[in-house]
Amino acid sequence: MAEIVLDRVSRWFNNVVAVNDVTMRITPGVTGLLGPNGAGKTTLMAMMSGFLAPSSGQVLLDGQPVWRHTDSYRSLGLVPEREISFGYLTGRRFVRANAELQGLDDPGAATEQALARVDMVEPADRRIGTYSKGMRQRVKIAAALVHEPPVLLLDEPFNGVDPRQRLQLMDLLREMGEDGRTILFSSHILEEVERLARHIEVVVAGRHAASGDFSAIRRLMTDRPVQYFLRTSDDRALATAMVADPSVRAVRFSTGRGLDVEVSDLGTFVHALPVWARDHDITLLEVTPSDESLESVFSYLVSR
Ligand SMILES: Nc1ncnc2c1ncn2[C@@H]1O[C@H](COP(=O)(O)OP(=O)(O)OP(=O)(O)O)[C@@H](O)[C@H]1O
Repeated sequence: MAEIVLDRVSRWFNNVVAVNDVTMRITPGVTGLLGPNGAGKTTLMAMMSGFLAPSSGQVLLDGQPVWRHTDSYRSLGLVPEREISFGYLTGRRFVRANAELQGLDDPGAATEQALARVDMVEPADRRIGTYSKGMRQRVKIAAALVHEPPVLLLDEPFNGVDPRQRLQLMDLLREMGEDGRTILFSSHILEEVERLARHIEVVVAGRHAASGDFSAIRRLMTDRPVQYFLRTSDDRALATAMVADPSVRAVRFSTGRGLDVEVSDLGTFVHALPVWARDHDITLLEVTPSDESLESVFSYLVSR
């Protein structure tokens, strides 16, 4: 059972702060590292896998610093986001090269085992350049798993993978998590993380913004103020009814027609809205959340 601890880790590149004072603990099972593009996920993973030194703070694997501690490479597997540049190699050759680099006693047997684990035995003698995106991802996972590391780090593993292969990959990662491995995968898609991760760490603009299981993260996101656009048969009458209620923070007449409403208590608002409409004989023509983007959720988490 392996555990990664980040202790006040920062990393800057000249004047760009990519990771800012992050403290977190990654334990066995599947953890999702969620954050928008540019949040620092790749930089965090590069530091966790020993490819990049923290500018300050420490990354520890089972109590040992990862940086310049070559033994830790035996316990880590990294599946990077970038594509394999050796498209001319067969899948089998690529995985075997990794087995040899790890100095395994029987690289041939380890290669076959890793290929079987990701269900890539049959196409293993084809060149990687001929593989689909999902197959390339699986071969990268086989290469990262060939030395049976207890920790597997995957950077955006589902990007560009078709839905069927995505489900297969999710099943594979879930199984590995249930086997007691420490699996961390990054994503900028909340639904992806919700489906797979037992635990979620959220990073935004280099900072650690939230941590918890998916219902805790969902709750943080639904408790925030939300914006709605409403179109009704009588905007002015509805606006009057709404501003009197504490669940509504602000109402603005939209340019053209309609109302922009800032709601501070969504639970109360969704129940009250149809009642106001009925009591004032107003027809609701459109009710649309206008800031459901993940970006707005993230900026809320950071500004708390
Ligand atoms: N080698 C580098 N030199 C300069 N700036 C860098 C370098 N690597 C990362 N950055 C910057 O650090 C910030 C975090 O980048 P990072 O790639 O870690 O984010 P990310 O969350 O993985 O995003 P994405 O999903 O888009 O890759 C960005 O502003 C990026 O431009």
